[in-house]
Amino acid sequence: MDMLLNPLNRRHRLWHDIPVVPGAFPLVGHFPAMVRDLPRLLRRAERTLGSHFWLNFGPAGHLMICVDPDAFALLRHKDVSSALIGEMAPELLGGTLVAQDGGAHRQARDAIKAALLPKGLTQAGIGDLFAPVIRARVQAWRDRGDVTILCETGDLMLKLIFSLMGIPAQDLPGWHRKYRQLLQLIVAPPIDLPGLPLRRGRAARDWIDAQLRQFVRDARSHAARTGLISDMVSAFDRSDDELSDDVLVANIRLLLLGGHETTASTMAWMVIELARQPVLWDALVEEAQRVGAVPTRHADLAHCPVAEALFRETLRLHPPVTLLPRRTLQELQLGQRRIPAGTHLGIPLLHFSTSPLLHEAPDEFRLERWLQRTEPIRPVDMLQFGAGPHVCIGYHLVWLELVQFCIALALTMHKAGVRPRLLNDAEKGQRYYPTAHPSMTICIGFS
Ligand code: HEM
Repeated sequence: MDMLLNPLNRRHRLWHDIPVVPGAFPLVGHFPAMVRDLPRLLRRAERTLGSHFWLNFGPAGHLMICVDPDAFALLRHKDVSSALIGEMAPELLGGTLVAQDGGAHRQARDAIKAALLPKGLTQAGIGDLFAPVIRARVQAWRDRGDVTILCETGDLMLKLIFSLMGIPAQDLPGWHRKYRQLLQLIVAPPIDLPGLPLRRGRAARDWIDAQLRQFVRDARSHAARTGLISDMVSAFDRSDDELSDDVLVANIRLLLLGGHETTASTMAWMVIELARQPVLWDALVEEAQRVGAVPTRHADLAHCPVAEALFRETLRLHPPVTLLPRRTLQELQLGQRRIPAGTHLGIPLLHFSTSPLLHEAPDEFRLERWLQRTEPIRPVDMLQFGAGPHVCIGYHLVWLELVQFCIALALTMHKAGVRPRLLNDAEKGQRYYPTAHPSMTICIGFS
């Protein structure tokens, strides 16, 4: 099928001397084509217009995309700001650290990051907390025989994230409901009337924030709550400049959002790849049998190179975060061009992730890339997590939970004498924006 572009808008035009991709629709711009087939849209634009071009993000205006690898280096540039993220999604991300720069960003990030580093995760016993939840879920899949994979991984990830926050099991259904309503803020039209997504989403956000505020109070009064929140509250309270509870609450909500759909998509793709490539499954089963149990500490992950390679290669071919919005604060050089101050940029992580400049045979799924390498992982090898001051704060957590998941899946299914099988076409129905994921309808059988 051809891309969802407006056939009435074929005119080639320049804006600030840079070509605008034809085919935008009124109001929604290139969104339909970005959501349905961003990789093809980027490749076609590069082929026909060159390395720099504008995409129309509907109400958010135009963002300039540069597919020259120099654009990735901008993530570390001091004259490039993240504030545009908060302006594009004010209801969800306004006031959170992902949309801040400089001192304000550093202060909030410093207070949160320790809890999510290997030491903090191990001290809080996060691996021990997750292992039984993951095991129970894959055992249920084994008993059912087939599953709609993205629904299942989405649900499992929510459970893990809520348990990370120390939310008691009996409260989970209420949280699930409110969280789903919160997500409506991503697509809500700007009409604030009862019953419409904006009103419902805001109400859900207020509910979630009120609960988180209570968690923070409990943590301060040393109530029996476990989870990362206590560590974050103590770090916040120890920070040099006093940070308000509003900042803490907005950023805990950011952790819920940042760690859910991204990881659920990667987990679903892992199962799809294992189902369609029997040699991968055999290699994973061999490793799982050798280690014998689901790892629970970061130190154990070194014993699971196949699961780690699976995590890295799946992310490389299916990065969930596709474009990062930024704004230039000064005029600067980008590839062959000077870019004026105030330019809105979209840094195309998706494009770099499968670039032939960075990888041999970039479209092939090859575990050997990771298994045979001798040098340490460089920032460009994990570009799916961004780079520079905003590099993903959840990287070590994702690594732990995805390796735990792979090993639990292989042990459980192999013991039952079954393996994953793909029951429909994985190439259809993928989505690429706001985050990328496989089709909601893909089924995996275990037989
Ligand atoms: C496969 C899973 C994940 C991927 C691919 C991913 C990707 C990313 C990327 C690309 C960024 C950079 C954003 C930017 O520079 O504008 C980011 C930032 C962030 N991520 Fe993740 N993420 C994942 C999982 C998680 C998890 C599990 C958490 C937390 C529990 C998390 C929390 C965050 C936060 C808080 C930020 C903002 C950091 C900052 O602005 O300093 N992410 N992530």
